[in-house]
Amino acid sequence: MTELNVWHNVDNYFTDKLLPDNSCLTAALLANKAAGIPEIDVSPTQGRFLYLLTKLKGAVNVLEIGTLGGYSSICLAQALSKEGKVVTLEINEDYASVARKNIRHAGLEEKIEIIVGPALDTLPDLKKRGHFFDVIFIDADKPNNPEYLKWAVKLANSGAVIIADNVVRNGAITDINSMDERVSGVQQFIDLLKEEPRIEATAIQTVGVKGYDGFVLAIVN
Ligand SMILES: C[S@@+](CC[C@H](N)C(=O)[O-])C[C@H]1O[C@@H](n2cnc3c(N)ncnc32)[C@H](O)[C@@H]1O
Repeated sequence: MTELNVWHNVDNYFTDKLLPDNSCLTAALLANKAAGIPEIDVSPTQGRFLYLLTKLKGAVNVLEIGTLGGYSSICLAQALSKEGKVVTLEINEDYASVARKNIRHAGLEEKIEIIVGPALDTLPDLKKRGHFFDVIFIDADKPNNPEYLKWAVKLANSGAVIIADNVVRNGAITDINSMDERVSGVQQFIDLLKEEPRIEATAIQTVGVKGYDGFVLAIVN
């Protein structure tokens, strides 16, 4: 068996054993595929990790940067208590429109607000509206990760959790000569995490149905 097959099989094993049937998420993936949306959402086990982390945190307000078809937005929102809300930012109106339908189908339209536009334009409005967040999931265009981190710190409640996906880039993260802006964006993001005095962080490498990658987990003190 190749490495990739092993990662797939083990991920599928844990999905089958540990994750409850979630018809809203299954329907969202089918709707995304039918709409031709790229299959770059988090995996089921990663979505469950986001759900558990949000629940562990007892989060009330969640910010997501990068909605796609709303798969991870639904995972985050399903972890919230009655008064909890997710604000999710998406640049692509077509993706946002599919996400809206998926969210409505999941019965979560009261809990998830999608804001359409480049996140660097919409983040300042959140500050103006006096929004602060307990969990912030950064999962959009990687070159902007350093700016997203600066906004995350500004918009974080004390003790907020930040999760940033795709920080390993199939191992390219250690290539200091990389010409790939997504890699250099994540490298600058990692440097900023280290410099920011309010932040304590780690990074965890992952394998699974999405291949070899990893995420940053941080808290803002
Ligand atoms: C990896 S996908 C998000 C996946 C989603 N979090 C999930 O797991 O279901 C990244 C998304 O970020 C969006 N995006 C890219 N650049 C953006 C920007 N500047 N502002 C807001 N969203 C952006 C893309 O259109 C895409 O939908």
